[in-house]
Amino acid sequence: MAIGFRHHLQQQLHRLAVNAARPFVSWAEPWEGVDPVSFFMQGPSCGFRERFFWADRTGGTILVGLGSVYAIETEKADSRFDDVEAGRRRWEKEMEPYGAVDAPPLLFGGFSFDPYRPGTDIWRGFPAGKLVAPAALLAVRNGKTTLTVTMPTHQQGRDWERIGRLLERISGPMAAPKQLPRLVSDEEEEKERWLAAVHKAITSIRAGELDKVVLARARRLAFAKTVDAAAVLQRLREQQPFAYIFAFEQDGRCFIGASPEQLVQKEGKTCRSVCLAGSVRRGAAMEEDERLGAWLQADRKNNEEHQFVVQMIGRLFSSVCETVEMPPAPQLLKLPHIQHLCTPVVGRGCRERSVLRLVEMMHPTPALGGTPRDRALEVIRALEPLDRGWYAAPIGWVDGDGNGEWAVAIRSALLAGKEAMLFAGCGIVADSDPDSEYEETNVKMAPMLSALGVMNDG
Ligand SMILES: C=C(O[C@H]1C=CC=C(C(=O)O)[C@@H]1O)C(=O)O
Ligand SMILES: [Mg+2]
Repeated sequence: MAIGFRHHLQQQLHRLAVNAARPFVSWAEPWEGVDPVSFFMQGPSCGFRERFFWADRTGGTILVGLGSVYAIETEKADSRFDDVEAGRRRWEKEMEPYGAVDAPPLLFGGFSFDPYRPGTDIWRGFPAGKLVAPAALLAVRNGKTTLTVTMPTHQQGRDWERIGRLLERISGPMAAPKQLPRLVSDEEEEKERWLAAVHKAITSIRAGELDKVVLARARRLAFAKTVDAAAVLQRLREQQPFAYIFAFEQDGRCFIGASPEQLVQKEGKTCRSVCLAGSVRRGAAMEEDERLGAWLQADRKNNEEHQFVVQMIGRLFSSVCETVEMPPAPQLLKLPHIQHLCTPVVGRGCRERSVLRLVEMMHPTPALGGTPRDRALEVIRALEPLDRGWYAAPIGWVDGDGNGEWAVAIRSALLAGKEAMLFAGCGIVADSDPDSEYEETNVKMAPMLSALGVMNDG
């Protein structure tokens, strides 16, 4: 079957390439029975240096990309969203899609949290803004799986060889992801220093300098062997069923996570977002869990933290949409380790053509930066010694029409060889207590610790 399929694909692409008027062609073909994580796993052994994984909150849309046939990268802090949007528009014009119409080619992308802050070496390969069109895209939508292969029309040799290898391997017996290695060291920023930063932030807020700021911390784990991103991905999929599962890998460095937070989705003229801020842990038994949930819904400090996000996203959607709907009070979102206050927002009659414009306007929301935004960013630069890189920043995809979905890359880790750097932050407001905020960041690191096999929470 693989040889027949491969031959068929090659013929289609060759025929299109010969007649194409544009520099890129793609061909999409139904391809059932392929597991998305197995597809992801094949990347390096087939010679692909880039891998992407995206599963939405429902698991209804899963997108896996291998290789890069077209990439837009920018380090320009002032124009990064314009640069990336210009690259997307160029892509739209240079690309001729053929085959199954419900599986158009798309671009995976990500941004850094704060492009004005000098980056450190750990985030090498993760610039201020990046979009990539993969050579091979596996898309699962509404229960149907499609493979889309994208090629430059002038030279198809190298990528074609890799795709040939991929088709061969994926139809053979599948190897399981590697075992997770043993933890050998675990370092974090000194707790006292972090608590002092939170304390300073509270003092500034009480003095009226700003309303809210999100402060984060990191934890660096070292393992006995290289951490296999596919194994972590597999575990995240099993353990975090209601999260966006994402991975963005280049040259062996993989930014991976399970984020509950949608930044923005655009589908035609409808756009959606979810305000997520205000947190408490899950209870061990149902009674305790319900008590904690009820406490969260009534708690003044958490509601204040949440309302800054609701106000900002509500205002922003109102400025670009004809109508905006949101429930009058926050709901509870219960995840395996944590529960959050959550307000979904729907905007209709959206006037923006590209989801990237919405990403630009929304980042960072007060759930990741603070209020007012610019003042909060200054406070983060002054009080947080960390290089956030792509943590707490937009990650997602966009298609040629400007539709797409983006999450906020939290509950995440950067995997680099034998090391994993984990990140978590929390919203500081006037009534915050530094010790409780510290505890909250521990709860937020639990999903990644568990996926890495470091924390056993059965
Ligand atoms: C910044 C993070 O979470 C944000 C999202 C939801 C709830 C939050 C909170 O309650 O503080 C944070 O604003 C993180 O997980 O690293
Ligand atoms: Mg909080």
